[in-house]
Amino acid sequence: MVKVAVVGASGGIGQPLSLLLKLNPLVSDLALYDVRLAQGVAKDLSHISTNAVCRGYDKDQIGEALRGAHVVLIPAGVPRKPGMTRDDLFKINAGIVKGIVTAIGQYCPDARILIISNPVNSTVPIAVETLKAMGKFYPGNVMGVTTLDVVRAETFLADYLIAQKKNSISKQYDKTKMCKDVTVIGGHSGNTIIPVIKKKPLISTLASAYDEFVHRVQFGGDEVVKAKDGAGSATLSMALAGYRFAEQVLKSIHRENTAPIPTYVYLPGIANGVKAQAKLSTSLEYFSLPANLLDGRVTSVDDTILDSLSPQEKKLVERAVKELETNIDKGKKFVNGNSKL
Ligand SMILES: NC(=O)c1ccc[n+]([C@@H]2O[C@H](COP(=O)([O-])OP(=O)(O)OC[C@H]3O[C@@H](n4cnc5c(N)ncnc54)[C@H](O)[C@@H]3O)[C@@H](O)[C@H]2O)c1
Ligand SMILES: O=C(O)C[C@H](O)C(=O)O
Repeated sequence: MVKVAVVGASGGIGQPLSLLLKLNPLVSDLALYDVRLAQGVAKDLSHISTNAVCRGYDKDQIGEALRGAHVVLIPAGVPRKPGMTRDDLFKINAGIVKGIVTAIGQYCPDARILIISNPVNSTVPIAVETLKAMGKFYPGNVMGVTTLDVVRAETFLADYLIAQKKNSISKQYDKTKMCKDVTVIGGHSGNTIIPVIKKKPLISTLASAYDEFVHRVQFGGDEVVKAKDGAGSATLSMALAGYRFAEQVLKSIHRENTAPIPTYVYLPGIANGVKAQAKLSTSLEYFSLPANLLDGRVTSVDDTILDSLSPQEKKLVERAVKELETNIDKGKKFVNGNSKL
């Protein structure tokens, strides 16, 4: 019996994400919360003939929505418009995430918390600091969802490899199997997104397309924001990505073995987090690395990936660190004071 709550369930991500969760047999209760429309979305989904019981909760019912939840997904907040950075969303989304996480600390402090709201590089530190201040922080429970970067890296790598080979061996690059070839570490914005090619010879295969591939993974979000022309950012691919991550958490709660999956976590709280920091040559508290899950929580990260980086990938890590430091600091200060906002 697993209760999953989606906070921000009526939004562009929230609705398709809730639909996918309604289809998952590992979910027994699906609680949909939003400041608008959640009852309607829940009624709609409740007609689907799967066993998860789906209920909607109005603005003043967050406690009921969260009480007893084992997993909480947070896609609440405003999305970007063309010309904005994710950091521009901080002013509105920082307060939204802090408020939601405070309610989680109150009503379901043990829940695994999956944070989608941007800027993820800062909203995850906001969640952790909020829970710490409440005395309710359990390391490994708070996970920043960076899976969309992985999904994009898989898609774009296959596209570029197929183009390089001029379609002659395109079957070798089945997009659904690219997870063995590429993953993504770092953070979730522009230069902090670091695609890592697992099969290093593919970097030479990409040749001059390598830089273009990296750029598309780092700025894939901007492509969608531009194409949607003021109507928001990625929602459908994000719903799939958020579901892909949540599915691993659910399987892990059900004692199924799961492969390491990247997530942006608080490193000092994870078994080998300090070792990972040393390998990164930084004191960064947050970084996305492939994470091992146990009971749906991060227990350790795969720091060995940092031993195998190519010279190009090492440079990407170095470039990411400064921006991540600033983003993390901004999130921490928002909760602990000294914020200029
Ligand atoms: N992590 C990622 O990879 C990733 C990818 C895409 C989008 N995002 C982010 O996800 C967030 C949501 O994007 P979207 O396109 O679904 O936006 P949206 O505007 O379509 O939906 C957001 C929903 O959040 C709700 N909401 C606002 N304040 C709330 C609160 N206090 N409590 C509960 N619900 C609240 C709104 O009513 C709305 O239904 C944005 O911040 C966006 O930048 C992250
Ligand atoms: O680009 C955005 O603002 C949304 C999301 O972070 C994305 O990567 O698509």
